[in-house]
Amino acid sequence: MTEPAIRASGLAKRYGDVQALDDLELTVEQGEFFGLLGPNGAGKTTFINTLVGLVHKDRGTAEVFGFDVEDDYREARDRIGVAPQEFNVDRFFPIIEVLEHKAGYHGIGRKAARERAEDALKTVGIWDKRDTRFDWLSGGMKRRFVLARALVSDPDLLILDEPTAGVDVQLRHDLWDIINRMNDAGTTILLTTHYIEEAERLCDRVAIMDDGQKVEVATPDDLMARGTDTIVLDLAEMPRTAPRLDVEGITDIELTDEGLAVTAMGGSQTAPAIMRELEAQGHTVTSLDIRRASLEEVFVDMTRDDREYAEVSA
Ligand SMILES: Nc1ncnc2c1ncn2[C@@H]1O[C@H](COP(=O)(O)OP(=O)(O)OP(=O)(O)O)[C@@H](O)[C@H]1O
Repeated sequence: MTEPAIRASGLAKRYGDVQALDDLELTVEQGEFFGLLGPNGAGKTTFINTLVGLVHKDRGTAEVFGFDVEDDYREARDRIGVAPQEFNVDRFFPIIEVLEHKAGYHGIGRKAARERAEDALKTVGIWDKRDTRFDWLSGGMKRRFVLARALVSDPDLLILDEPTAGVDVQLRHDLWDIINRMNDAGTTILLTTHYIEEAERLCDRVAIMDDGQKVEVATPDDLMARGTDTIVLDLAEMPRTAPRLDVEGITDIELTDEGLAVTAMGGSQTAPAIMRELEAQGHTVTSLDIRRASLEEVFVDMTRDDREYAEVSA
C-alpha cells in the first residue's frame, strides 16, 4: 500500500490562548494537487511549519510519505520543497549559490547541486539573474526564486504558502504553469491561497480549515454543488408578482430587472422542474440562465465568522 504524501492525525498546537491547530485530521494522497483554504489565522501556516520541522506540535502525529516529521525528521524533510509566505533567503550570495547550498543541505553532491540550481533557475525563468543577490531582484523575481529554491531538491511534496499573493496576472499564470507541470510529473502539491478561484481552477481536492480544524474536504465541484445557484428565467409575459413554485430545493423566488430569479440548491437539476411548473401555470419561458454558486460563496458560508459575535456579546 502506498503511504499518503501527508497524514496528520490529532495534530494540536497552542500559542498562549490561541489553539492554532486543534486536533487536525488531514490526509493528502500521493500525486494530488491539494488546496488548503481558510480565513486568516485558521492555522494553515502553522500546519505547514509543523510538516517542515519549524514548529513543534503539542500532540498528535504528522507523517510525510510515512515518515514522522519529528522522529524521522531527515527523511521527511528531504522529500519536501517549501515556498514559504515570508521570504527567508540568504541575502549575501548570488542566487545560484543560494540554490547550490540548499541542494547541498539536502545531501546532493556538488556537481549535481550545480546542475539542479541551473535547472531550477531556468524552470522559473530567472536564469539571466543567476549572479544577482536576492535583495536586488524585483518582487516578481523574488517569487520565482522562492519557487526555484523549493524545486532545487527535486521534492516529492511541494508546499506553496500563498505563492501568488500580490503578483501580476502574467506571473500568476507562469507560476500556475510551472506548478501544474510539476504535478503532472507526479509531484504532490499542497497549496494555500486566499484566491479561491485559484484553488477552484488548480486543485483536485481542497480542505477548508477554520480555527485550527478541518471543516471540510472535497473536490471544488462537490463543494460548489452544495451552494445555492440562481436560475434567471425570462418569461414571454412577466407576471406582476413572483409565482409560487412547488419544486423541491428552491430557497427564494424573486422578480428582478433581469427576469424571474429563482435560487435553489443544485440549479442544473432543479431547472427542468422549475420550467415544467411554470409552463403548467401557463407561462412561456423564453430564456434560462443558471448562475452557479462560486467556491468563494460556499467558502464564505462555511467559515462565516461567528467569533466576532461571540466577542461582542461576551
Ligand atoms: N509564533 C506564534 N506565536 C503566537 N501565536 C502564533 C504564532 N504563530 C501563529 N500564531 C497564531 O496562531 C493562529 C494561526 O496562525 P497561522 O499563521 O497558522 O494562520 P494562517 O491560516 O496561516 O493565516 P493566514 O491566512 O493569515 O496566513 C493565529 O491566531 C496566529 O496569531
